[in-house]
Amino acid sequence: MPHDYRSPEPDDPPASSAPLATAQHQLARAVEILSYDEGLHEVLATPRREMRVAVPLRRDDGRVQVFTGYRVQHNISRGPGKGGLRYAPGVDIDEVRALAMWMTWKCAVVDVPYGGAKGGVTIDPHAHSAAELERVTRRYTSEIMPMIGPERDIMAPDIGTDERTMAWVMDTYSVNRGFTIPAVTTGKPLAVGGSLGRPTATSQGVVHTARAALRADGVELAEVSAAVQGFGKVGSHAARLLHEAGTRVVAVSDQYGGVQRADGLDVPALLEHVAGTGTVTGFGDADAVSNTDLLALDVDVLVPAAVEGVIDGDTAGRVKARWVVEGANGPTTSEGDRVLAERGVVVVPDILANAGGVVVSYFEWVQANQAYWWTEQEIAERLEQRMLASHASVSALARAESVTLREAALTIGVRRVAEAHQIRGLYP
Ligand SMILES: NC(=O)C1=CN([C@@H]2O[C@H](COP(=O)(O)OP(=O)(O)OC[C@H]3O[C@@H](n4cnc5c(N)ncnc54)[C@H](OP(=O)(O)O)[C@@H]3O)[C@@H](O)[C@H]2O)C=CC1
Ligand SMILES: O=C(O)CCC(=O)C(=O)O
Repeated sequence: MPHDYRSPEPDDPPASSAPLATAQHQLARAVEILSYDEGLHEVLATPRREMRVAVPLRRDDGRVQVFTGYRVQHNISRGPGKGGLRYAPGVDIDEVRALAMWMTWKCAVVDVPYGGAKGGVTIDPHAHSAAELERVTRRYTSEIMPMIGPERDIMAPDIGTDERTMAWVMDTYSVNRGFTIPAVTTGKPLAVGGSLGRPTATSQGVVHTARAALRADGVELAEVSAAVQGFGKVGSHAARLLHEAGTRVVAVSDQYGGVQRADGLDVPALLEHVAGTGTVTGFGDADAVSNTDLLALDVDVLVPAAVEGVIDGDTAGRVKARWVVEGANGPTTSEGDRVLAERGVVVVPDILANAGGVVVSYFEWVQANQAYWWTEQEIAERLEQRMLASHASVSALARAESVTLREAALTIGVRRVAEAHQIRGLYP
């Protein structure tokens, strides 16, 4: 009996707040809005290909440990799989399935010619040396070789991985094939075919969509305060760009906790502190705040940019922000979403708000395939144009159909993927 990936109850939030339950519930709601039948629902819900691999590692001290890695291609009807690679202790197959499904709708919402994929290794990157992480990355890449490639499935950084990881993946793949193939990963260093603008693209997209959402209510970024949860690749640049836009950034956090200052943090000084200590905690001239309390601060804009499921039903009841702009994937559970909507909080959903990363990844892949690189200005302009156009279509649909921005974004994404299935004839 095959596993059923559908969520049966589009109207009621699922009992589980796990990422896959949230992703399945969101799909079920879009299927309901689009009046699709059960067969098409099943096609859209079911991951196309999955691989689970053992990743043995010889530690620096000579011991051997075996980790588990995954790659899931949720849907490849619109093009090759696309999505990040996550290194975190909590990675499991269901989390990777959820993240891959969100990639499918995200790529369709911003209309890049990709399907959705995601990978992960169940490992704490903080507990390993760079040499160990390189060996893990090379072994993981070798194991999933049959699934990846510039025309099959293209990786990018996610939690716990970075541009160096992407260089190792690219090198391992290229060495196995016998020549250099930069387009197998995106988010690479510039020296090996990366793109200008990719390191800040996700955060830039968050700021573009935040600005657009506020302007819809006649408000400017320079008039508001914000709190940002997560201070990694997405959160740190989001805080900096918001600060540069004149927003009073009053709190930020990482996995060790957060810092807050009511009249605004000195974000450039905070970035220097983090470069020196590896954490936002202990930053002078600011008070400590926990990750949970940060979500309930009296701010205008909340940017969750860390992990899934942090805004559940309880937390959502305590959110004071008027806008939640989802830098992270799946930060809001279905119950959290229901509570926020009931309370009139505008949620700019992950598959739109954080899509700037995959947009510039697409630009990087196009540049690598053509071996011709664009200027920073060209990339910045094309990113802004695509983010604003995508935001405009999502908000127009939300207004026309009286649905939330998330429901509108999912409807657009799911419809584009379903159309590809129908036109290709994969679905009768
Ligand atoms: N990188 C990208 O281009 C994109 C990323 N995303 C999503 O954005 C989110 C962040 O990714 P990214 O910035 O790349 O990852 P990073 O690994 O660079 O940063 C993650 C940040 O979250 C913090 N963190 C980890 N666990 C927790 C926790 N339990 N509570 C609070 N903070 C925590 C980390 O703290 P510490 O530094 O202390 O470990 C770090 O500051 C993820 O949901 C990812 O899927 C979405 C689109 C694109
Ligand atoms: O840049 C990419 O290809 C994908 C980044 C990613 O993993 C995401 O958007 O969640």
